Amino acid sequence: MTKNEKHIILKAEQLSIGYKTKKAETVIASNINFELQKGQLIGLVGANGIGKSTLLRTLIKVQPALSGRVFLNDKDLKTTSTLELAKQLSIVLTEPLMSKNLSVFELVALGRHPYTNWVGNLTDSDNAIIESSLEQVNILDLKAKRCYELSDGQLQKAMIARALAQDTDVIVLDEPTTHLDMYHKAYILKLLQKLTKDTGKTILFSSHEIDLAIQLCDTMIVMSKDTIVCDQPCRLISDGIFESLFPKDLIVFDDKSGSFKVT
Ligand SMILES: Nc1ncnc2c1ncn2[C@@H]1O[C@H](COP(=O)(O)OP(=O)(O)OP(=O)(O)O)[C@@H](O)[C@H]1O
Repeated sequence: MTKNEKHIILKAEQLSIGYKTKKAETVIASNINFELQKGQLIGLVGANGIGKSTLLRTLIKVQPALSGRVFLNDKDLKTTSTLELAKQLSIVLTEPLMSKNLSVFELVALGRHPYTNWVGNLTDSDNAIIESSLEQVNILDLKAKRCYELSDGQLQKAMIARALAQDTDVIVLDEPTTHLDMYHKAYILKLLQKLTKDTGKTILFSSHEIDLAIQLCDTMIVMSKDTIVCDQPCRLISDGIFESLFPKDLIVFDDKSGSFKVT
């Protein structure tokens, strides 16, 4: 591969997302097409209820697409087995942990599951990967703590360490900055940016922190009622894409500062 050639790691082709029951089909968004490059930090933004979580769940095969296709490393997601998927893609969701009784080390060790034997024994190499994941997010000192003892910010770092321990090409996070203060929102997103640079992983996250995402992401996917656009933040600004995100009665996008202002 030459230096200028793109390595497309995740691709959506004529994707339609939504919910299907026996009686009806509700389309949340359709005509979704994008190509995400390896090693990039990608932010998915859009108003409440526009379909960000639905899109992420479709991309990680937690729910089926209504139509169209998703390719992970050139392979159709439909034909990718669960174990194969777990070795290529890790997920950080916002739902509370099933067992907060786990220690931070045990939580991060769960990331090694796709690789351990059926009893779940950790090898020396698994232990080294867990330690290094804890180190990468700066929480080695918390490894013996129980998850219920952690602050929201510390728990989010532990969840990211678990995803790192899973050692996948792609990490998908649904609203990783929820419940965090301004400093920790910036801290987590900056950490994700650093991880893409240090590890070459592709990190896709949804967020309401549009201003931060504009500053930190290589690429953004902007979901609005009629379109889904995927491009570099500076191009999205010059194309006026953020102006159409919200009704203009309360906030407007200031393209000079790259942020929203109250009118
Ligand atoms: N299980 C479900 N069955 C049917 N409709 C659903 C289901 N989950 C979500 N929806 C609907 O899909 C639409 C998109 O919801 P989704 O949660 O994907 O939006 P979102 O952009 O992630 O919102 P938010 O920013 O508020 O988290 C909403 O209209 C929602 O009511």
